[in-house]
Amino acid sequence: MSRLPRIKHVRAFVVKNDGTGGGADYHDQGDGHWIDDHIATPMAKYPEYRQSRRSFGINVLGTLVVEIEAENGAVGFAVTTGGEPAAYIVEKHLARFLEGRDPSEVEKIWDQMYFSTQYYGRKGLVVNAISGVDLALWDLLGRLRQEPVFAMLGGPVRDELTFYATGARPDKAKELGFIGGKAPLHHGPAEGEEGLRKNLAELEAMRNACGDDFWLMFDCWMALDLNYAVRLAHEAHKLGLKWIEEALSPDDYWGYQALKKNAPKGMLVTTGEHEATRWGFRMLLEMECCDIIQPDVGWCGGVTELIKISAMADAKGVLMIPHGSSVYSYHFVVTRHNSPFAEFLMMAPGADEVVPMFHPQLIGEPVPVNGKLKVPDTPGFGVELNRDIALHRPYAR
Ligand SMILES: C[C@H](O)[C@H](O)[C@@H](O)[C@@H](O)C(=O)O
Ligand SMILES: [Mg+2]
Repeated sequence: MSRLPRIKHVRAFVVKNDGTGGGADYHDQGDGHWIDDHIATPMAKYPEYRQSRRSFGINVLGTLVVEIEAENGAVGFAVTTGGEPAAYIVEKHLARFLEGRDPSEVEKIWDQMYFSTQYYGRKGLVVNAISGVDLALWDLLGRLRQEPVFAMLGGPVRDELTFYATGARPDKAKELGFIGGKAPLHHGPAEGEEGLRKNLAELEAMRNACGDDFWLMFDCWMALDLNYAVRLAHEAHKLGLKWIEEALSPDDYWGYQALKKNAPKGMLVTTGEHEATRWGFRMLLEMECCDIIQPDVGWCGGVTELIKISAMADAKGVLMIPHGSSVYSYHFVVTRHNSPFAEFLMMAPGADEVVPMFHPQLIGEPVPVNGKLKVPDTPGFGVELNRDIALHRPYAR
């Protein structure tokens, strides 16, 4: 048995965003932000939902903040996407597997959280809630042991992280020192050949602005069908597209298998951030759906699950490059050989300057400088919760 103080309280908060953006539900931005400007989605077949992802509710959940307090007063916390429904799951269901327990029992706690909710969870919101609790638990462990999370994961395999940037301005990403720029795809199949031409014209303009060697990628956010994705990949290959991301529905493992087989030689296929747990990623890996998996550590099951997911990918020679999730992925990426670079999401409205991804929620949130970042050697994930933000505990016990 460990000598650590027991867990005393688990608390779940939401952040009352006023729609002007910020926080772990990073799609919850105000008007004019690049991240909500005519981005292709599965809903774009409905013209009324084509211009703005907020129009169909991409920001409906909001941020979930999980706090875990130990008997000695130490508090670990984490933020992720989940809002009030996730707070309900944490307080009404998951907390019972932590309160009174030894915080070092991350495996047993994760197993009980997952299998007790399996009948209504398995992916999406419930695994977001489990992830938020798991991340807060790792943060608490780091504070109790006075160790950064990366030290508890086996230690760094490199001195610093190298980033590509996601945003509408890959040309600015190049100026800011990133190794590549991943742009949102703006037009889906519903906009026909004209939309496809517009996508390729945008890529050609980016290629002309960035030169031949700068990585350029398309993030297709589940918007395409297989035929469109294959055609786009082959045309974009002529412009040096490095990878085509999340072209299909996360459930279409067969489609991804076909896309990977029919993609141009030399182009990478990735499957995005909406898969969860070791079982979901096992399916992607065993069906040979992709060259890179991209779990979001705040959505896939947390650190405890990402250890398993990453090891499976490593064994198959597949890169594991987590979806942008600030410090929560940085502490993992720096410890893994099959995570040679990381994603940084440009949250400035014009995608033209580096600002903290989860601003204003995390005090001390580090950002890349010239596309690189040395993960701070501070306990837990190395950040503090900004207690000036409007926190609300809807299901206080
Ligand atoms: C830019 C994409 O549409 C998403 O908003 C982005 O969050 C995600 O897909 C990513 O890979 O960063
Ligand atoms: Mg993506």
